[in-house]
Amino acid sequence: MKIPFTKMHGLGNNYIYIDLFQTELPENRLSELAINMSNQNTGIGSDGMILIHPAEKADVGMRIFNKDGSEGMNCGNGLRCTAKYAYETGIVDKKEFTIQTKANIVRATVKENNEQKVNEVTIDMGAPILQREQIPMLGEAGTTVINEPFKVADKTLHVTAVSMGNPHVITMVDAIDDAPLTTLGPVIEKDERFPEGVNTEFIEVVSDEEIHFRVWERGSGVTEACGTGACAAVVAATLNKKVTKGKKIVVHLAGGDLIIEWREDDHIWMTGGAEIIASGIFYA
Ligand SMILES: N[C@@H](CCC[C@H](N)C(=O)O)C(=O)O
Repeated sequence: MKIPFTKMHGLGNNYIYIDLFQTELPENRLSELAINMSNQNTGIGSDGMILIHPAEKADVGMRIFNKDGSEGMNCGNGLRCTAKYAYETGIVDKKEFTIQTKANIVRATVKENNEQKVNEVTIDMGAPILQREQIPMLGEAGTTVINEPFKVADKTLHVTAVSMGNPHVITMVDAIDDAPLTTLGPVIEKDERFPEGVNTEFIEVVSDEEIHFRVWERGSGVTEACGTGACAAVVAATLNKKVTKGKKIVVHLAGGDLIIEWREDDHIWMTGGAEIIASGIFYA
Protein backbone atom coordinates (compact mmCIF):
# COMPACT_ATOMS: atom_id res chain seq x y z
CA MET A 1 0.00 0.00 0.00
CA LYS A 2 1.28 3.50 -0.84
CA ILE A 3 -0.13 6.08 1.58
CA PRO A 4 0.28 9.83 0.99
CA PHE A 5 0.97 11.62 4.28
CA THR A 6 1.70 15.02 5.78
CA LYS A 7 3.71 15.28 8.98
CA MET A 8 2.67 18.20 11.19
CA HIS A 9 3.35 19.39 14.70
CA GLY A 10 1.79 21.61 17.32
CA LEU A 11 4.55 22.77 19.68
CA GLY A 12 6.59 19.68 18.86
CA ASN A 13 3.72 17.22 19.43
CA ASN A 14 4.05 15.58 16.02
CA TYR A 15 1.74 13.24 14.11
CA ILE A 16 1.49 11.69 10.66
CA TYR A 17 -1.71 13.02 9.09
CA ILE A 18 -3.57 11.01 6.46
CA ASP A 19 -6.21 12.79 4.39
CA LEU A 20 -9.14 10.38 4.03
CA PHE A 21 -10.84 12.86 1.69
CA GLN A 22 -8.20 11.63 -0.81
CA THR A 23 -7.10 8.19 0.43
CA GLU A 24 -8.78 5.03 1.72
CA LEU A 25 -7.36 2.95 4.58
CA PRO A 26 -8.58 -0.44 5.83
CA GLU A 27 -10.10 -0.05 9.33
CA ASN A 28 -8.53 -3.31 10.52
CA ARG A 29 -4.99 -2.04 9.80
CA LEU A 30 -5.18 1.42 11.43
CA SER A 31 -3.58 0.46 14.71
CA GLU A 32 -0.73 -1.41 13.00
CA LEU A 33 -0.19 1.54 10.63
CA ALA A 34 0.07 3.98 13.53
CA ILE A 35 2.71 1.79 15.20
CA ASN A 36 4.71 1.34 12.00
CA MET A 37 4.59 4.98 10.87
CA SER A 38 5.51 6.25 14.34
CA ASN A 39 8.65 4.08 14.57
CA GLN A 40 11.62 6.42 14.20
CA ASN A 41 13.94 3.72 12.87
CA THR A 42 11.75 1.79 10.44
CA GLY A 43 8.92 4.31 9.91
CA ILE A 44 8.64 8.07 9.68
CA GLY A 45 8.89 8.76 13.41
CA SER A 46 6.08 10.50 15.30
CA ASP A 47 3.92 10.60 18.43
CA GLY A 48 1.19 8.80 16.47
CA MET A 49 -1.13 9.00 13.47
CA ILE A 50 -4.10 11.28 12.80
CA LEU A 51 -6.83 10.70 10.22
CA ILE A 52 -8.60 13.71 8.69
CA HIS A 53 -11.92 12.48 7.32
CA PRO A 54 -15.38 13.52 6.12
CA ALA A 55 -17.79 13.86 9.07
CA GLU A 56 -21.55 13.56 9.27
CA LYS A 57 -22.18 16.31 11.80
CA ALA A 58 -19.25 18.67 11.29
CA ASP A 59 -17.23 20.30 8.49
CA VAL A 60 -14.38 17.84 9.03
CA GLY A 61 -13.56 14.85 11.25
CA MET A 62 -10.40 13.80 13.11
CA ARG A 63 -9.29 10.47 14.63
CA ILE A 64 -6.10 10.11 16.69
CA PHE A 65 -3.99 6.98 17.18
CA ASN A 66 -1.16 7.01 19.71
CA LYS A 67 2.34 5.67 19.00
CA ASP A 68 1.43 2.30 20.57
CA GLY A 69 -1.55 1.90 18.19
CA SER A 70 -4.26 2.71 20.77
CA GLU A 71 -6.98 5.09 19.65
CA GLY A 72 -7.43 8.29 21.67
CA MET A 73 -10.67 10.23 21.89
CA ASN A 74 -9.28 13.72 21.46
CA CYS A 75 -6.08 15.65 20.70
CA GLY A 76 -5.70 19.39 21.17
CA ASN A 77 -2.52 19.82 19.13
CA GLY A 78 -4.01 17.53 16.49
CA LEU A 79 -7.11 19.73 16.28
CA ARG A 80 -5.05 22.86 15.53
CA CYS A 81 -3.03 21.00 12.85
CA THR A 82 -6.21 19.50 11.38
CA ALA A 83 -7.73 23.00 11.22
CA LYS A 84 -4.66 24.37 9.42
CA TYR A 85 -4.65 21.45 6.96
CA ALA A 86 -8.40 21.62 6.28
CA TYR A 87 -8.26 25.36 5.59
CA GLU A 88 -5.07 25.41 3.51
CA THR A 89 -6.09 22.45 1.31
CA GLY A 90 -9.60 23.81 0.73
CA ILE A 91 -11.48 21.04 2.59
CA VAL A 92 -13.17 24.02 4.25
CA ASP A 93 -13.56 27.46 2.68
CA LYS A 94 -14.30 29.51 5.81
CA LYS A 95 -12.17 30.66 8.73
CA GLU A 96 -14.55 29.36 11.40
CA PHE A 97 -15.66 25.76 11.15
CA THR A 98 -16.43 22.63 13.16
CA ILE A 99 -14.32 19.51 13.74
CA GLN A 100 -15.75 16.22 15.01
CA THR A 101 -13.60 13.98 17.21
CA LYS A 102 -14.58 10.72 18.92
CA ALA A 103 -15.24 12.85 22.04
CA ASN A 104 -17.25 15.82 20.75
CA ILE A 105 -17.62 18.53 18.12
CA VAL A 106 -15.43 21.60 18.58
CA ARG A 107 -15.28 24.96 16.82
CA ALA A 108 -12.01 26.09 15.20
CA THR A 109 -10.99 29.60 14.07
CA VAL A 110 -7.89 30.04 11.91
CA LYS A 111 -5.77 33.17 11.44
CA GLU A 112 -3.54 33.65 8.39
CA ASN A 113 -0.26 35.52 7.92
CA ASN A 114 0.57 37.72 4.89
CA GLU A 115 1.43 34.64 2.79
CA GLN A 116 -2.04 33.17 3.37
CA LYS A 117 -0.64 30.47 5.66
CA VAL A 118 -2.42 29.64 8.90
CA ASN A 119 -0.13 30.64 11.76
CA GLU A 120 -2.55 30.59 14.68
CA VAL A 121 -5.57 28.46 15.52
CA THR A 122 -8.08 28.95 18.32
CA ILE A 123 -10.32 26.07 19.36
CA ASP A 124 -13.38 26.21 21.58
CA MET A 125 -12.71 22.85 23.24
CA GLY A 126 -16.06 22.69 25.06
CA ALA A 127 -16.52 22.06 28.78
CA PRO A 128 -14.28 19.83 30.94
CA ILE A 129 -15.75 16.70 32.54
CA LEU A 130 -15.12 16.36 36.26
CA GLN A 131 -17.33 13.44 37.39
CA ARG A 132 -15.02 10.64 38.55
CA GLU A 133 -16.83 7.84 36.73
CA GLN A 134 -16.78 9.80 33.48
CA ILE A 135 -13.01 10.37 33.55
CA PRO A 136 -13.01 7.35 34.23
CA MET A 137 -11.36 6.81 37.64
CA LEU A 138 -12.33 4.22 40.23
CA GLY A 139 -13.87 5.41 43.50
CA GLU A 140 -17.19 6.78 44.71
CA ALA A 141 -19.40 7.62 41.73
CA GLY A 142 -20.73 11.18 41.58
CA THR A 143 -17.66 12.69 43.25
CA THR A 144 -14.91 14.84 41.77
CA VAL A 145 -11.17 14.28 42.15
CA ILE A 146 -9.58 17.49 43.42
CA ASN A 147 -6.26 17.40 45.27
CA GLU A 148 -6.97 13.79 46.28
CA PRO A 149 -4.17 11.76 47.94
CA PHE A 150 -2.94 9.12 45.49
CA LYS A 151 -0.36 6.57 46.58
CA VAL A 152 1.94 5.41 43.80
CA ALA A 153 5.26 3.57 44.14
CA ASP A 154 6.61 4.87 47.47
CA LYS A 155 5.10 8.34 47.12
CA THR A 156 1.79 10.05 47.93
CA LEU A 157 0.83 12.59 45.27
CA HIS A 158 -2.16 14.93 45.47
CA VAL A 159 -3.99 14.62 42.16
CA THR A 160 -6.80 16.35 40.29
CA ALA A 161 -8.50 14.41 37.50
CA VAL A 162 -10.11 16.08 34.46
CA SER A 163 -11.45 14.71 31.18
CA MET A 164 -11.26 16.77 28.01
CA GLY A 165 -12.93 13.88 26.20
CA ASN A 166 -9.74 12.01 27.14
CA PRO A 167 -8.52 11.36 30.71
CA HIS A 168 -5.90 13.50 32.48
CA VAL A 169 -4.50 13.37 36.01
CA ILE A 170 -2.66 16.46 37.19
CA THR A 171 -0.21 16.91 40.07
CA MET A 172 1.05 20.31 41.19
CA VAL A 173 4.76 20.46 41.99
CA ASP A 174 7.04 23.16 43.42
CA ALA A 175 9.67 22.90 40.67
CA ILE A 176 8.81 21.54 37.21
CA ASP A 177 12.36 20.35 36.51
CA ASP A 178 12.17 18.00 39.51
CA ALA A 179 8.81 16.43 38.50
CA PRO A 180 8.98 12.59 38.49
CA LEU A 181 7.76 12.47 34.88
CA THR A 182 9.66 9.49 33.50
CA THR A 183 9.59 7.48 36.73
CA LEU A 184 5.92 7.89 37.74
CA GLY A 185 4.40 8.75 34.33
CA PRO A 186 4.50 5.17 32.98
CA VAL A 187 3.33 3.72 36.31
CA ILE A 188 0.34 6.08 36.66
CA GLU A 189 -0.59 5.57 32.97
CA LYS A 190 -1.23 1.88 33.66
CA ASP A 191 -2.56 2.21 37.25
CA GLU A 192 -5.69 0.10 37.75
CA ARG A 193 -7.54 3.08 39.28
CA PHE A 194 -7.71 4.42 35.70
CA PRO A 195 -9.47 1.59 33.81
CA GLU A 196 -8.83 3.22 30.41
CA GLY A 197 -5.31 4.46 31.26
CA VAL A 198 -4.53 8.14 31.75
CA ASN A 199 -2.43 11.04 30.49
CA THR A 200 -0.24 12.24 33.38
CA GLU A 201 0.70 15.88 33.83
CA PHE A 202 2.90 17.71 36.32
CA ILE A 203 2.44 21.47 36.60
CA GLU A 204 4.14 24.31 38.42
CA VAL A 205 1.85 27.29 38.83
CA VAL A 206 4.11 30.35 38.63
CA SER A 207 1.45 33.04 38.99
CA ASP A 208 -2.21 33.79 38.28
CA GLU A 209 -1.38 33.83 34.57
CA GLU A 210 1.47 31.38 34.03
CA ILE A 211 1.93 27.61 34.39
CA HIS A 212 4.87 25.33 33.57
CA PHE A 213 3.74 21.94 32.27
CA ARG A 214 5.23 18.51 31.48
CA VAL A 215 3.35 15.47 30.21
CA TRP A 216 3.58 11.68 30.00
CA GLU A 217 0.96 10.79 27.38
CA ARG A 218 -1.07 7.62 27.42
CA GLY A 219 0.11 5.51 24.50
CA SER A 220 3.00 7.79 23.49
CA GLY A 221 5.12 8.54 26.60
CA VAL A 222 6.90 11.88 27.02
CA THR A 223 5.86 14.36 24.32
CA GLU A 224 6.79 18.00 23.80
CA ALA A 225 3.21 19.18 24.29
CA CYS A 226 -0.36 18.08 24.88
CA GLY A 227 -3.21 20.45 24.04
CA THR A 228 -5.96 18.64 25.92
CA GLY A 229 -3.46 18.27 28.81
CA ALA A 230 -2.83 22.04 28.87
CA CYS A 231 -6.61 22.65 29.04
CA ALA A 232 -6.93 20.08 31.85
CA ALA A 233 -4.00 21.70 33.68
CA VAL A 234 -5.71 25.10 33.71
CA VAL A 235 -8.91 23.48 35.01
CA ALA A 236 -6.94 21.69 37.74
CA ALA A 237 -5.08 24.88 38.74
CA THR A 238 -8.42 26.75 38.87
CA LEU A 239 -10.16 24.06 40.94
CA ASN A 240 -7.20 24.19 43.35
CA LYS A 241 -7.61 28.01 43.56
CA LYS A 242 -4.18 28.74 42.09
CA VAL A 243 -5.48 30.68 39.07
CA THR A 244 -8.73 32.54 38.41
CA LYS A 245 -11.48 31.31 36.11
CA GLY A 246 -11.97 33.60 33.12
CA LYS A 247 -8.31 34.68 32.90
CA LYS A 248 -6.05 33.90 29.94
CA ILE A 249 -3.28 31.62 31.20
CA VAL A 250 0.02 31.09 29.39
CA VAL A 251 0.95 27.42 29.64
CA HIS A 252 4.66 26.81 29.01
CA LEU A 253 5.09 23.33 27.49
CA ALA A 254 8.42 21.75 26.52
CA GLY A 255 7.76 22.65 22.86
CA GLY A 256 6.38 26.18 23.35
CA ASP A 257 3.42 28.13 24.73
CA LEU A 258 -0.35 27.79 24.57
CA ILE A 259 -2.90 30.35 25.72
CA ILE A 260 -5.74 28.68 27.61
CA GLU A 261 -8.85 30.37 28.93
CA TRP A 262 -11.55 28.60 30.99
CA ARG A 263 -14.48 30.96 30.44
CA GLU A 264 -17.40 31.61 32.78
CA ASP A 265 -19.73 29.66 30.43
CA ASP A 266 -17.53 26.62 31.26
CA HIS A 267 -15.99 26.33 27.78
CA ILE A 268 -12.21 26.14 27.45
CA TRP A 269 -10.50 28.04 24.64
CA MET A 270 -7.07 27.03 23.39
CA THR A 271 -4.89 29.20 21.12
CA GLY A 272 -1.55 28.21 19.59
CA GLY A 273 0.41 27.38 16.47
CA ALA A 274 0.39 24.51 13.99
CA GLU A 275 3.18 23.69 11.54
CA ILE A 276 3.68 21.47 8.50
CA ILE A 277 6.99 19.55 8.60
CA ALA A 278 6.98 17.36 5.49
CA SER A 279 4.84 15.38 3.12
CA GLY A 280 5.48 12.19 1.16
CA ILE A 281 4.47 8.58 0.58
CA PHE A 282 4.57 5.87 3.25
CA TYR A 283 5.08 2.34 1.92
CA ALA A 284 3.01 0.03 4.14
N1 LIG B 1 -1.28 14.94 22.30
C1 LIG B 1 -2.66 15.06 22.42
C2 LIG B 1 -3.42 13.95 23.10
C3 LIG B 1 -3.30 12.62 22.33
C4 LIG B 1 -4.13 11.48 22.89
C5 LIG B 1 -3.73 11.02 24.28
N2 LIG B 1 -2.40 10.47 24.31
C6 LIG B 1 -4.76 10.00 24.79
O1 LIG B 1 -4.57 8.79 24.61
O2 LIG B 1 -5.74 10.44 25.38
C7 LIG B 1 -3.14 16.46 22.69
O3 LIG B 1 -2.49 17.40 22.19
O4 LIG B 1 -4.18 16.66 23.31
